[in-house]
Amino acid sequence: MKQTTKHIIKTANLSIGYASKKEVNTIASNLNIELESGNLVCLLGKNGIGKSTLLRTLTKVQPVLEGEVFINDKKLEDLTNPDLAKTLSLVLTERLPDSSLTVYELVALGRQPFTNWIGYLTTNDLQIIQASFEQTNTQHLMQKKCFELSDGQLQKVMVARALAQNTPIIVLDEPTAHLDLHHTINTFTLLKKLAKDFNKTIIVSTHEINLALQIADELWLMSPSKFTAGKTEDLIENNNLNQLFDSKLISFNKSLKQFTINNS
Ligand SMILES: Nc1ncnc2c1ncn2[C@@H]1O[C@H](COP(=O)(O)OP(=O)(O)OP(=O)(O)O)[C@@H](O)[C@H]1O
Repeated sequence: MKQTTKHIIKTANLSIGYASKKEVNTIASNLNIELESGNLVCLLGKNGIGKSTLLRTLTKVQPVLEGEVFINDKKLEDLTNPDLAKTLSLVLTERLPDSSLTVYELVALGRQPFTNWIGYLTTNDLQIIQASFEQTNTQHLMQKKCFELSDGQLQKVMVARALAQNTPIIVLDEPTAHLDLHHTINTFTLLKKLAKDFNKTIIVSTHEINLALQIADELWLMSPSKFTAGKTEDLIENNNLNQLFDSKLISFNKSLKQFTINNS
């Protein structure tokens, strides 16, 4: 019997972008993505190419322009918000409105899709919250108010909140933009471990290209002319990375597996 591959995320002729009454601004079209669970995917592309737009579309934060998104073979548009909250968690770049919530309360809110209507936390919920703090090394921030956090601390706490949601899919938009090298590597290592050990599907947009090349199972490369998805080693082998930047300044060095500055 023919074995069919089950894709946790799939798109069919997806177009993403922005529609107003006056005009439609298509950012990318004809995206046919097929992703199996348990992979860490890094989404790469230059500023303004459409990474956030793609992540927001895949997670129903903004509508598709055309085509379909399927999560576990179900149409994204048919998933209710409670269903979606049990399936995927999202770490976006927008700063929270100043809130007097404590960090503990913010992370505990990640359990909301699973708690009853009064938000009663079970022993299991409390254990998951505790583990989320430990995995992100943010225990020392628990009692702080959210508005007291630095940008980098807040980013780590938002990852903890996503972990507390404990969903099979985690989508993160530039989660390390404010982190130093040590915390950036910590975060990527944690994401890799979650994919490998817990079969989570993790999609991260990032400008940390050299790190992504070392750690990602798959890359999604966005450039004005095309979208390329594939296994990291295959894309390196096929020189696909050069599509990212139309630049005389840098080029991808296949043997070093990184971008290097061109000699003038
Ligand atoms: N709310 C919006 N309405 C209209 N256009 C938008 C909106 N948000 C973003 N855009 C446009 O969509 C394009 C893609 O933006 P997007 O934020 O997805 O890029 P990005 O790859 O995430 O960029 P960066 O790496 O700089 O964060 C840009 O041209 C941007 O100006």
